[in-house]
Amino acid sequence: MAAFLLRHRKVSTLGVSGILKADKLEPCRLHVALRLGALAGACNLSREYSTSYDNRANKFDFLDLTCPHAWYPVARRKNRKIFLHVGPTNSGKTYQALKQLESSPSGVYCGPLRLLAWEVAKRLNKAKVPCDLITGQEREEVDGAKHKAVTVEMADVTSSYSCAVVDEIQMLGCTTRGFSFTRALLGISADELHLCGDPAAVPLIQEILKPTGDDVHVQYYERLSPLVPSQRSLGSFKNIQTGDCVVTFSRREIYKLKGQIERGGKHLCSVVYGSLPPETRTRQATMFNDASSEFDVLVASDAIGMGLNLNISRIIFSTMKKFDGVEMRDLTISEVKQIAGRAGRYGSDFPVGEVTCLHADDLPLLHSSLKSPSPILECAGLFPTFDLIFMYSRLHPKKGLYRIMEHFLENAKLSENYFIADCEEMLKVAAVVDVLPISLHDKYLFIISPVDMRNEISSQGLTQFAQNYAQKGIVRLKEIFTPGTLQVPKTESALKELESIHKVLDLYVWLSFRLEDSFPDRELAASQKAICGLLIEEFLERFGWQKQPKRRKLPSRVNSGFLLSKETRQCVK
Ligand SMILES: Nc1ncnc2c1ncn2[C@@H]1O[C@H](COP(=O)(O)OP(=O)(O)OP(=O)(O)O)[C@@H](O)[C@H]1O
Ligand SMILES: [Mg+2]
Repeated sequence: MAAFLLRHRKVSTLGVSGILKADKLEPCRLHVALRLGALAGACNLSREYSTSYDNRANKFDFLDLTCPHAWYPVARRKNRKIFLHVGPTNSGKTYQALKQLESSPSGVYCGPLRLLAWEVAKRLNKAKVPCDLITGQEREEVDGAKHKAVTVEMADVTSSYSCAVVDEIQMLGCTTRGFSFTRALLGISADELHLCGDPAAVPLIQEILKPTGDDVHVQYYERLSPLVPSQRSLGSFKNIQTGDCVVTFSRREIYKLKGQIERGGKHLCSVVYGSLPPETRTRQATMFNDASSEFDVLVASDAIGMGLNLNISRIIFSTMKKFDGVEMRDLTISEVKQIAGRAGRYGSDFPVGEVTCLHADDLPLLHSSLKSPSPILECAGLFPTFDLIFMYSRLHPKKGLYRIMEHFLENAKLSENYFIADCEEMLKVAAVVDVLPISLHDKYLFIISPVDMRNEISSQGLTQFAQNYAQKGIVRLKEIFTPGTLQVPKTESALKELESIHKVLDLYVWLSFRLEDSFPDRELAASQKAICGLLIEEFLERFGWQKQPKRRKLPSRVNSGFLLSKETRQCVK
């Protein structure tokens, strides 16, 4: 069912680990020469400038990233009051920070997930505080809004606000996305900056903020409702009850468990996992939260682990191991706490949360993890701005972006509080776009786009978009996305493909916000995305992997207006 025509060479795999997802280029490329002076401060550079650009560039050490706080002159002009709201899950950290945001004349909320940004925009607008929603793929502007809810990659470090909130700040230690949290922490210009998260991040944040001169206040929170680790394992799915959430870490397991539970005949399961379209995840969560819906049990991955308020009575770990891309490993203390913390949310139908495992063997790890503090964070992620990469590239004009980045990343100088972001995915994209006749800026844009290069359809979509952009300067969706009949998936692989197609359409929308003239079919892409979401939901509501007694015929609305072309059908086979 792959609806994308694939006319490109196979994407090479490179031996660097990790992924990079950022959304925004720092404004700069037209003003590079003018900004060398500002960067001198940022890079600990010699101030003996000569007149020509290249001579000047030669004197700078663009590899010196030891003073990242100096990359953000707008924030450095302010004496920010920083409030660190730290404590366990479900302790009201985000709630208190949002109260401050709501009562401020202007502000921004930066969250780690689109779902959280949506939730905050909805909440503020409901409270009659007009609030824009800005994520990589959405711009919903509200008349008169002085507030914004954004995904952290979209945080604007050139505007000033009265109040800003960065949620789940402990993510600054994440190998792949951490640098966006560091950027928000150092770069947001606000009178008050509220940071919410795990106490494990406090010493590092205090250390990082020392050179900024900001005032830092730490406020500790206690859990608002009890979380009780059970002494007994679940044992069998016969013991599943309404309000239970079973946690596992692969799509295949999620559907297997959904099937097993539903075959018991007493419960229907909503599912939430990372590669479901965000809209679908929200609707699945809403259905589970709604006491009048038949879907009273949730089967989910760790995608539920951050900030979401779900009506969960008991978390059941079906496993305490997870494949992390390289190996199967035990869940970390922070992961266990974060996931377990979803049970018994304050204000939900279940005033006391319970947590257990499917298998008795896993109970000791569960209990010890819940008792231990999360390990203190040592370092925050960092990644060079486009400015630095661009100027560094001027010193090596014959090298492509891949080589420039590789060299940059290997040789960058960092202080002990930072690590350089893991960017395997970004380098894979650099290898693809380097052969195309496009500017460094455009290449950089493609490498920071939200493509999943481990997903074949998604990586092929990106390649096709980049090639068409390079050849024609305009990318019409219909040339790439073959009009066809998308169907309700009937198999695991069909579902996976539909999820991948959704990702490619999402990528088109992302590019359309940055290269508006060259990607003119945003509306079409958005409507196709919506259709993918509906078909996936239809599958989730009516089918499972396992044989079920009450099978219904395929619904007639599978004809979404798309006819798969011969080529595409061949492609699929
Ligand atoms: N003072 C309060 N009055 C009413 N509701 C509250 C209050 N504090 C928190 N809540 C509610 O309790 C729930 C948990 O709060 P919140 O999401 O702020 O916790 P958190 O500490 O940020 O959790 P997490 O670490 O999981 O993100 C939310 O539904 C929130 O609206
Ligand atoms: Mg929170």
